[in-house]
Amino acid sequence: MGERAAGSLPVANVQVLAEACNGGVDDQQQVPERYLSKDPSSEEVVTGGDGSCAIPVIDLCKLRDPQSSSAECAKLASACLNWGFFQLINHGLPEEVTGNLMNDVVEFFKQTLQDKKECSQQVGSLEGYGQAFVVSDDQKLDWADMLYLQVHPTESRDLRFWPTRPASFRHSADVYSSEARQLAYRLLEFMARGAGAEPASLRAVFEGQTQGMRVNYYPPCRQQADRVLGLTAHTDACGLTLLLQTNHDVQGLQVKKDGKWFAVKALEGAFIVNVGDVIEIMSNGKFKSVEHRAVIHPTKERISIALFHHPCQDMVVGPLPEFMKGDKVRYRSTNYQDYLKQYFTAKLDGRVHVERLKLEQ
Ligand SMILES: O=C(O)CCC(=O)C(=O)O
Ligand SMILES: [Fe+2]
Repeated sequence: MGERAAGSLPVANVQVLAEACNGGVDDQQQVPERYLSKDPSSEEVVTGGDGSCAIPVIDLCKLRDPQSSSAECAKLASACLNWGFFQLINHGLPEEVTGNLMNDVVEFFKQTLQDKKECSQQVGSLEGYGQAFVVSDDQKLDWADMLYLQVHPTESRDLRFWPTRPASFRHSADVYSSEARQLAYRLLEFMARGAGAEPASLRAVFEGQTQGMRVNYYPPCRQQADRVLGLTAHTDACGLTLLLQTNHDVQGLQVKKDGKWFAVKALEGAFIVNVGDVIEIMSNGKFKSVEHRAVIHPTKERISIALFHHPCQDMVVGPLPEFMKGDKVRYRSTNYQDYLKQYFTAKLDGRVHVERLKLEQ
């Protein structure tokens, strides 16, 4: 897929760097300048001290129950328009399926660097263990290591990058990918319904297509944690993302709304779901792909697992007639491969590409 073309320059392993920077006072290394952002206080952060989790909560049982389905679909469509994000409860995925993968992911990162490096990225590929999107020596860096794998279709898997330790990892990732994919398809149906479109309209675009899994490992950072970013602000290039985090009590994800950052409090056992650029475009702006980022905790690590659902690689991505019904066309159509190239170029310049595809109204 297009993302394979985007290789990354090798940079320091952040887990190792964090150990040196978080060490004893005498031998402590300073956090390198490349990890420090310029002005952390320039943007307001809403932390929700009232116990709210910031983004709307959607209940899959209510979506499925004929009694409550219409109202919950409307709530879902409103969450996708106003926040681009929601947490999904009662999603029906067995705890064993998510728990097994989470445990295996934790075990993977506990290994020595040498062992983890068996899955290292290779030149010209995004898959594997390392950091993504580093293209110049003066670029600011994220305080995270990641493991990116293409998990579906099965024949597209490049097992060179799939951990063999812990021994259960591959099986756990396989089962999780398949169960979560079915869940994503169901959600796409409910989202379409909520927007007044034919339920199959969105699902048909994504069913059977590429699914990528990125595991983000954010070590703690004792020094200047407020100036270090785990993941720079971005929108997701794909259609729909399902996100899990291993330690729900460590806050990290922040979502932008009305110019402010909202800190998301992950509900235990819930999925965090977000709209990607492709669905913003296909829904003709009825759903929004919203900027988000991950911040770092001073003393606790955090791990998240993002599953990205892409459309068919050779399709033209543009508003679907189902979502227009008398509305003006609000987005330019682009071939998906060209779209991805433009997305990565814009991302490296700190721009949100989907904004540039909006047509003047
Ligand atoms: O770690 C998180 O909470 C965010 C991850 C994310 O946005 C991504 O992987 O695209
Ligand atoms: Fe993301």
